[in-house]
Amino acid sequence: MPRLLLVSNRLPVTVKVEKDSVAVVRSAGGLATGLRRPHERSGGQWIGWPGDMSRLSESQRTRVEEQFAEQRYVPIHLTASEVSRYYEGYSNRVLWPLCHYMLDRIPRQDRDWEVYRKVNERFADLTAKQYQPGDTIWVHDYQLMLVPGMLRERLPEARIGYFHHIPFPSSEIFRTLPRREALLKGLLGADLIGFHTVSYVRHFSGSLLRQLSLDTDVDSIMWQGRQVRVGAFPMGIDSDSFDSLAKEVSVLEEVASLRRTAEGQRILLGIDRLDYTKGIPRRLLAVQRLLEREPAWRGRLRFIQVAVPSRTQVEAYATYREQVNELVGRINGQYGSVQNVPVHYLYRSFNEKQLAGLYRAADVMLVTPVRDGMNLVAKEFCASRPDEDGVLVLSELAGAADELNKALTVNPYDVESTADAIEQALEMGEHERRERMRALRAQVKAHDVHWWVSHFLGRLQGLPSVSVRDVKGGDEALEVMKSAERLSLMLDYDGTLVGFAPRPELAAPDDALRELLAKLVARPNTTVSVVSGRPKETLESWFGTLPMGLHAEHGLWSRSRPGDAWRMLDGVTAEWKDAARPMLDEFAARVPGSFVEEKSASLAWHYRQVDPEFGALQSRELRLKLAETFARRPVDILPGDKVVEVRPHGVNKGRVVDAVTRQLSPGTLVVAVGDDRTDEDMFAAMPEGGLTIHAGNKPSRATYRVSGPEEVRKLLAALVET
Ligand SMILES: O=P(O)(O)OC[C@H]1O[C@H](O[C@H]2O[C@H](CO)[C@@H](O)[C@H](O)[C@H]2O)[C@H](O)[C@@H](O)[C@@H]1O
Ligand SMILES: O=c1ccn([C@@H]2O[C@H](COP(=O)(O)OP(=O)(O)O)[C@@H](O)[C@H]2O)c(=O)[nH]1
Ligand SMILES: [Mg+2]
Repeated sequence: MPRLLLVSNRLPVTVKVEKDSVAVVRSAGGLATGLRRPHERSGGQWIGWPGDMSRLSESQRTRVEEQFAEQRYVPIHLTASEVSRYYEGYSNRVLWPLCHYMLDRIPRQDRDWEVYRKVNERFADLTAKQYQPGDTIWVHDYQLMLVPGMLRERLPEARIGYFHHIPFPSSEIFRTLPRREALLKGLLGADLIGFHTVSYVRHFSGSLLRQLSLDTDVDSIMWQGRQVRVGAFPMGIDSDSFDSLAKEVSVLEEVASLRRTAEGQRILLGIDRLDYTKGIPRRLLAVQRLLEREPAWRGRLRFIQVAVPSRTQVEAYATYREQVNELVGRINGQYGSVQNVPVHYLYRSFNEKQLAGLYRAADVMLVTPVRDGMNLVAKEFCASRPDEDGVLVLSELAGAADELNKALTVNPYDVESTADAIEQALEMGEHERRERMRALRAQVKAHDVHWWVSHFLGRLQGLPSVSVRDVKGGDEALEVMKSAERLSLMLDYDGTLVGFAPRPELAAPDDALRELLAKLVARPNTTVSVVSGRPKETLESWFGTLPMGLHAEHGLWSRSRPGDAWRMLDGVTAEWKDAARPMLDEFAARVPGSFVEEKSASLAWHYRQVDPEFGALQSRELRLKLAETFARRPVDILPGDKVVEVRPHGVNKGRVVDAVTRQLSPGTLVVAVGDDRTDEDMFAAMPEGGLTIHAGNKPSRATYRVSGPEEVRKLLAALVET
């Protein structure tokens, strides 16, 4: 097993100072439990924040640090201001509400970003310092979204995983964040990015497309010459441990005592951190509504709500607490009696054993967050029911709902139907309860936290190793080109020599490009060809006077020198065009912002100005339709950069390579530069020893990669300088 470097905001232990004594307390919770064993077995390090150690005496600190070293914990100490700005500020005032769809809660001023970035940098530095070749790094959660990217800069060949424990919101939400690009790029430093559900994966891919124009191919994204994988890895709990706790004699005694005090009543249970995502007020309202509309239940329900104090320094949590207090008071005031109150509200935390007792005593468990990445409480409840009884009412907006489909699912915003579901749960017959609970338990047991860890790490460690050496950059290409005796350059136009513009006619060459090309053709022993999908009229008007080869419509038309006539490839038919045009026109009419470009023997449907996610969807649809309709016709359908091209079969840029190289003297280095799918034909047709450069971030067979037109121009400029 490779060494694991675990990186999380908190270490799995916290230093607690009470008067004169210091305790290092093990954190409960799924993450700490699940990762403890792999951490021990792999002999690696765990990097994280141990809590505030500033009040420790010299000798106390030494002792604690010795303990850490023994357990291979690497503490990262945060100052009070870092805690308030990195943790409470950016992480919990910005990213937390954002990922939970609560834009109103985000402060208007973006004050804490810089500190968030700096603390992320400290985590990355410390991790890089611990790193040994062959290690696997696993970074956790939204407090550290920049760390994978920062690590990639420091350790280009490391194997890096990242897991996002909270929801990843729809791209419509994520786009509102001023730092959206930086955060996405931060995550893309990883080799594998994990989420709890497929919806979060989809949302993340949507944001990559919208914000960075990156396409996700099933589960992989090309980024800076590397393949980044994404996937859904629903987190589990230590189900065996809850199962055995729930069978312990002392726990069963506690259960019996709880039930005795609730004699004649049914127990409803809620267990949450006191967090505005947990839907506690609406849950209380649902219970209230049930009591209001069904007088028969009055006096017969005991709703135990545990609310664990959390993030108390963040104002929104204090306000929320008030709101919950008030509601509890109102309901108890209205439906309580001298003997009894319906809501037993406990603002404190319990240990796992106590929780197991509560879970096992409950008739109905209410897990109704208004958003939740996963929600482990729902799973712990099931694991704690070896008696196969108890009903789970579960919000459909919790990640857990994807797996726990035998729960009674509710829309937590719909108070009335939540009340219905509670009633249904209370009235459910024993047989149905048992059947549902059995299925829920099987699911929770089969996908426990150990499964989760090995599933994620198995995927990460099974990926082909990142051999960054295979991906060479512009500087390396330049060296090879400079040392060649003779050069033949084949240059694509859009996306390669110039960046994309909203419409084709707006991407005309600028003066700098003209100058550069003029110098290039004047370079000794150098020939240049522009190989483009553009119509010949366009190329002629832009470059007609330059002594270079021009190849239009992917090589259908060619012209060698200024003044030469344009020649068309033989045997090409475009009689299918009349049948294809109405289909493209229909899409242009239906998808606002898109349009059709007509060339002599091809058609292109452009969607650069369309909403990126909708555009991608419609382009797939169009390609499918075209493929179906023209299955037996001599037509190729090509996805380009925000364009679907329909062109005659047999015409492709590879043929230009053949034609050009046939005329070269031996020993000429052939170089092809391009950015999209149509340029891959050029790369595939290269003669032996040819040099291929991809401009951009798409999957490519090219040996060299540069980021885009700007770098292409820099490379060509360097070539003429020598
Ligand atoms: O082979 P290329 O030289 O790269 O040409 C490919 C297509 O380029 C043009 O469209 C692209 O560039 C436009 C201007 O920036 C942009 O508006 C459009 O979204 C891009 O797809 C051209 O219009 C097509 O005919 C070419 O096939
Ligand atoms: O008094 C409590 C209440 C909850 N928990 C634990 O806190 C975790 C809550 O995880 P969940 O995914 O439900 O919500 P989160 O707090 O991560 O949003 C669960 O493992 C609970 O067992 C706890 O240790 N003591
Ligand atoms: Mg191009």
